[in-house]
Amino acid sequence: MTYIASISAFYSDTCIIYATLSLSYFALSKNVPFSSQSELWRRVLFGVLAGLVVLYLNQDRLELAGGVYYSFGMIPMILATFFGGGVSGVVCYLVSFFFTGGFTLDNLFIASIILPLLLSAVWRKKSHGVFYLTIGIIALYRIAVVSTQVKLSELWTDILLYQAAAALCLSICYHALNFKERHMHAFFSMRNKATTDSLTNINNRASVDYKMMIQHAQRQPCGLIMLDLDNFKRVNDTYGHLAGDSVLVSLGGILQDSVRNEDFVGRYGGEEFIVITSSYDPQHIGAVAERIRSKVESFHFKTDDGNEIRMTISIGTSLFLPGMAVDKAIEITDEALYDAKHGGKNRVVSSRLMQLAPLGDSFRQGS
Ligand SMILES: Nc1nc2c(ncn2[C@@H]2O[C@H](COP(=O)(O)OP(=O)(O)OP(=O)(O)O)[C@@H](O)[C@H]2O)c(=O)[nH]1
Repeated sequence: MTYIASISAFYSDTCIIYATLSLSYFALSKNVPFSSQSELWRRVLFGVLAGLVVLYLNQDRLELAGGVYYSFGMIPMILATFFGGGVSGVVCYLVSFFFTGGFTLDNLFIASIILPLLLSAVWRKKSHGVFYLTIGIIALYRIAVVSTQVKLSELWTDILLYQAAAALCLSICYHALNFKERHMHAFFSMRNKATTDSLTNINNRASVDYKMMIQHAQRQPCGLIMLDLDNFKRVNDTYGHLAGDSVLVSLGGILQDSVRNEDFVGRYGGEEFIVITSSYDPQHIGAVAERIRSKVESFHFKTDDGNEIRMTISIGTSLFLPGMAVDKAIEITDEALYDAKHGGKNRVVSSRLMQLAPLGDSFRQGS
């Protein structure tokens, strides 16, 4: 009677649960690790995928008494709740509910287990202690309910074996997913540190170089805007280095607010910044540069000690066209910035390359 007596069923069920949830967790972790805070659609999708695993596991379920089953189906529901939060848990349960006959005795019994998990928001206090307490209570509750339906004395080996196997499977999957979660967090945090400027929280120089390398490899034209604060040394000398730092942080925010989502903002070094626009239309690039210049000019930079500083910025604009060397494209943009500085500062100067913008399309068509 005990399907679980078969080691291969236990092994394959554990593998299916872990493989599905682990792959889903990995695929749903884009830029930030998947969690109960992720976008709603990600949590719903995690719940749906966990629900499909429940349906698969139900093939092996074991009927103990009229309408009460034992199966590994609870395991993905518990894991979905622990790793994706309440929404994933509810969705997982609903998928199973709708595809296994709705208000059946078994589904109501499962609801009585899942509901306390949801009400206690178990995913918020996720720890090994909470996890083992949860599965301990669930196991005792199941045995108590089942004992009202069947003669425990006849089936106790089956029930104990099942409970032990389910707890083992749940523990293996929980620890494996936990391990993955920890590594994902470490990976994203290291990637963030490696690509983000620690002061301004925008892309750092390494990210700028990488972005340009990608543009080059994909033969993708783009607009380049090089920006340098005017007389920044004076801010440091007058108000101190910390005040200078807070000006740089505010400038990072202004740049980010002035561009489209698909554009790229980075700190090129010191008080020099770069914007890489996906559009290589000179008019668009000029408008973005002018918008930034005028925002900086009218912005009231505030320091921690309450000083208000007014700044201006000089800007050079140019293009990256497919086939160009990245260094050359940056050098030409820098020359335009140099001209803006030497032309009196607080201005936008375009490089001579801007006239070649129409070539962007033909280069791409030829690529
Ligand atoms: N507070 C602060 N200052 C920095 C940072 N990085 C570079 N600087 C300072 O930026 C200043 C740049 O000075 P300069 O190259 O003479 O430029 P400037 O004073 O802006 O003059 P122009 O560019 O000609 O307008 C130097 O004083 C650097 O110490 C930083 O991360 N924080």
